[in-house]
Amino acid sequence: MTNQSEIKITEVALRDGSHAISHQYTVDQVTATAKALNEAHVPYIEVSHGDGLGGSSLQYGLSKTNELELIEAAVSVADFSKIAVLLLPGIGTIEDLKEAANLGAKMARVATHVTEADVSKQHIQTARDLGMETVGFLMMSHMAPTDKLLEQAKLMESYGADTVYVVDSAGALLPNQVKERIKALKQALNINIGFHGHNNLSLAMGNTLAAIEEGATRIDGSIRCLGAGAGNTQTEVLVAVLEKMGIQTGIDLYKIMDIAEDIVAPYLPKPQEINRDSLTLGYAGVYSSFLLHANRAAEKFSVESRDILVELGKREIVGGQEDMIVDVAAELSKAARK
Ligand SMILES: CC[C@H](O)CC(=O)C(=O)O
Ligand SMILES: [Mn+2]
Repeated sequence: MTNQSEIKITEVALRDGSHAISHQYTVDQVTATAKALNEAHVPYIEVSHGDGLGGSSLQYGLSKTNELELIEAAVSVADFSKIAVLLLPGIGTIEDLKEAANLGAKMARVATHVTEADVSKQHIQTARDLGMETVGFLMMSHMAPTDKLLEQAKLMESYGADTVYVVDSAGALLPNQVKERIKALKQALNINIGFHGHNNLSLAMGNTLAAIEEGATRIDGSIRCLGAGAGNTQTEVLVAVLEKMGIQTGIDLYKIMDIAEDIVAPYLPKPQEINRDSLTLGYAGVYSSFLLHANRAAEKFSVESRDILVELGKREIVGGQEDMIVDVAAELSKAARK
C-alpha cells in the first residue's frame, strides 16, 4: 500500500536528460523507463524535447524521435503516473500543447526566464482550459533577486498556475539563497511551491532539502542524474534520503533503485559527473543545457569549453540565445590567433 505522500516528485530524465543524450531518446527507451517509473509509483513523469515541446530544431538540437511519439508511448504505459510536458513560450506553441493534451499529457509546465513570467499567461490559461494541472517554471532563478522572483511568481499564480517552481537552471544557487527564495514564495503565495535543481556545484541534494525545509512540496529529480549539465537531484537518492527523514514520497525505493541500475544506466552515453565543464556551469551561472553546445563549439574552433562557458556567464546569455555560443567560440579563437 502506498503511504500518504508529503512530497510529490516529478521525474525529469525523459525531458531534462534529453539534453545529456543530444535528444536521441527512442520509443523503446521511453516506454521501458516510463513503464517502470509508473510501477514504482512516481507521481509525475516529464516527457518532451529537452527544450520543451517544439524544441527539435537546428538551434536546440534535432530529436531522433518525434516527441509526440515519445509522449504517446509514455502515456500508454502509465496508469498511475501522470505524464507532464514542458513548454517554453516562443519555442512551443498552443497547438503543441493541445496535441500533447490530446495524447493524454496531464500536466503542463510552462517555463520562462525568471524575469519574463508575463509571456506564460496564455499558455497557463490554455493548459487550464485543457484540464491540465499547470506549473509555472521560473528558470535561471539565480539571476534575479528574491523580490523580483516573488513578483514573477505572483504573476504566474494570477494566471492560474497550481504550482510555481524556483528553477536553478545553472546549478548556481547556494542553500541560503534557495531558502530565502522558497521562504518568500511560501509566505506570499497560496499555491504549491516547487524546486528544480542542477548538481553542477554538488548542491542539488542540499538545495532540495533546504527547499523542503522552507515548505517546497513539489520537487524534481532525475534518475541516475540524467539531466543537463551534471544532472539534477538524483531521484533514487532523494527517495532514500527522504525516507530516512520520515518524509513520504509514495515511491517504491527498491524499484526506483533498480530502474536506475538496470534500465537507465545501460543507455547513458557516459556516467553523469561533475567535471571541469559542468562545474564551470555552476560557478559561472550558465544554463546547464549549454554544456554540449559549448563542447561542440570548443572542438570546432579549437578553444576550451571552460573559456566559452565563463564568457557566456559574463555576458549573461540565457535560453534562446544558443547561437551566441558559436559566436563566443569564434571570437575566442580569433583572439587567440592575434
Ligand atoms: C531549456 C529548458 C531547460 O532545460 C529547462 C530546465 O530544466 C531548466 O531551466 O533547468
Ligand atoms: Mn533543468
